[in-house]
Amino acid sequence: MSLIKEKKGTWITYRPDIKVLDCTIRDGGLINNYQFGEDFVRAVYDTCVEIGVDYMEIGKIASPKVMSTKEFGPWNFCLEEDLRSVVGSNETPLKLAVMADIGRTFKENIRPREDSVVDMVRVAAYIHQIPAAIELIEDAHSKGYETTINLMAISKVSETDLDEALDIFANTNVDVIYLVDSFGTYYSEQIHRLVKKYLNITEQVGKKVGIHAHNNQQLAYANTIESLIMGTSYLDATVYGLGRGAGNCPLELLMGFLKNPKYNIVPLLKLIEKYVKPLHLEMNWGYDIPYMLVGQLNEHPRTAIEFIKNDERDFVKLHNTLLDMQP
Ligand SMILES: C[C@H](O)CC(=O)C(=O)O
Repeated sequence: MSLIKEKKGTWITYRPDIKVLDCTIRDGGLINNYQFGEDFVRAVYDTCVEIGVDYMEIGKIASPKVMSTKEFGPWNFCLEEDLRSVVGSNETPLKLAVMADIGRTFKENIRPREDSVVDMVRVAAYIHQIPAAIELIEDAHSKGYETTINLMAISKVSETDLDEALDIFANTNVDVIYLVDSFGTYYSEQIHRLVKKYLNITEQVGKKVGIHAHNNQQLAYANTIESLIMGTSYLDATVYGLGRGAGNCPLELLMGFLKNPKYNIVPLLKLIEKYVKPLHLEMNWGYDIPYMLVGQLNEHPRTAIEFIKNDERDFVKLHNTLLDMQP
């Protein structure tokens, strides 16, 4: 098959199935334990409405029984009253999403859809947590939510296990299966192949594929575009790339690429100017050598985060440590 026929569009095509999901607060909260002020969360929400993105992931719905409310801020729990103090009853076209981590979120943390401003529950799981993920997906689905499965760290998973996992999720009620590059390790040609694998399974059962990319090798944007051209429909991005470690696909880059006239970049530029550039000086996410090294060597960002937190400078030593961790 020629490459053009394999693709679902080119850079000039308008694809009405595309949904942009802003996960600034949820992924950014991994840096500051979800201690964002309400003003900032409201500014991101207002901007998401104005710029026309389809979903905003406003945080996690962790159980206060397993995570301390002293240590973690309100966006780690997303209690209904906290959500409503920012979004009211959200009378806008923007849909709200929350993330449910296996082992930290339980069925009791998911209220019936009609009692909540939340529209979508995104279940985040590692490969060994699939049975618990399915239970949570089915629970959220039966309560009326749109659902996604974000299977994390797949760059550490064998091809046969990944194939089996995709088959399993294809037989659930989940709406979207996410390709998650947790360690920012994939090159665009690998994304190309993986999207084809995901689509081969999801297209048979009427599900969509999403992409969540990290920027360790400065490829989050390129990989997001590659995946969208190959047929993913749900695209994760964050304002100015705000996110753990090297951060994520920058939303403003993606907005520039997309052709749907409903998207409007101008309010986003204002948000970056007023809030996000100053925050960057404090929170300091984004491309850096330690994050590059963990991305190149397919390791969790925690080693790089620790290195930076301790103000270490010896990149060669870090490189050797990471090499020692290789199988
Ligand atoms: C599954 C989520 O998207 C979590 C995350 O950020 C990751 O990269 O893993």
